[in-house]
Amino acid sequence: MVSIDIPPHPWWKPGLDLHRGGDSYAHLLSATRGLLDAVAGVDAPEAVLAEVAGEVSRIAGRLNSYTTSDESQIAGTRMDLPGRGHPLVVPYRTTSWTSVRMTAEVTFTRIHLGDGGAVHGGVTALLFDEVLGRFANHGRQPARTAFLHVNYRRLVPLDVDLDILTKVDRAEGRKLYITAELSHDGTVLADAEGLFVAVSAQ
Ligand SMILES: CCCCCCCC(=O)SCCNC(=O)CCNC(=O)[C@H](O)C(C)(C)COP(=O)(O)OP(=O)(O)OC[C@H]1O[C@@H](n2cnc3c(N)ncnc32)[C@H](O)[C@@H]1OP(=O)(O)O
Repeated sequence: MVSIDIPPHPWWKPGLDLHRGGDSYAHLLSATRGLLDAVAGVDAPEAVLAEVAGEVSRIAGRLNSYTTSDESQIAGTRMDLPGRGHPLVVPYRTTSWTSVRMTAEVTFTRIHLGDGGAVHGGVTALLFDEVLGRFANHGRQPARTAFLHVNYRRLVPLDVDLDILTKVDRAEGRKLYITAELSHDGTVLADAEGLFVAVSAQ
């Protein structure tokens, strides 16, 4: 993985430690993603499922005793981890970043499967909103998605390294239009255009 210096999201308070949880949080996130893939693909005897369900509930209960406010949670703040270290965010890995262009890689896994061996269309849209939204908020006034248009050109495969190219298309006052392409070996699988409207920091 390429390691690059990515500035934090402007909404985050100065001084917020972006490496909270250390390697242990990275391992927890990786194990959690592994668990989701395992659940998505499982066909085990009921007794096994019951036993595992008990273990998972026990583990969730242990973490729940440490639940904090959304401003203080670790998830989403770990810019060094795939998908900002958030278990819901598709685990893309940023590879280059300027103020007008960003490249990233992503590998979808079993949890992202929709139908026909391909990635669920909503997951592709989630990836685009995340990548465009994060780019829209980098070094700029905080902005929210006003619209997101996704073109699904080809089925998106699992377990294959894919490329993401994101570019600022144009700015009109508070409005920022950003485009992105998801491709494999130069073939565009899906592309998107988003409008992001700058709002006051909250
Ligand atoms: C760390 C990375 C985090 C990643 C975050 C990812 C981003 C997200 O997912 S944000 C969550 C999803 N988005 C939302 O919940 C947004 C909900 N909507 C809103 O908050 C508001 O409607 C918001 C902010 C988009 C616009 O509101 P507001 O600031 O009042 O804009 P408003 O004054 O109505 O319009 C401003 C301009 O945008 C245009 N505009 C607004 N919405 C749209 C739209 N859907 N389509 C086209 N144009 C629009 C208006 O026409 C206007 O244009 P102009 O200046 O030329 O007249």
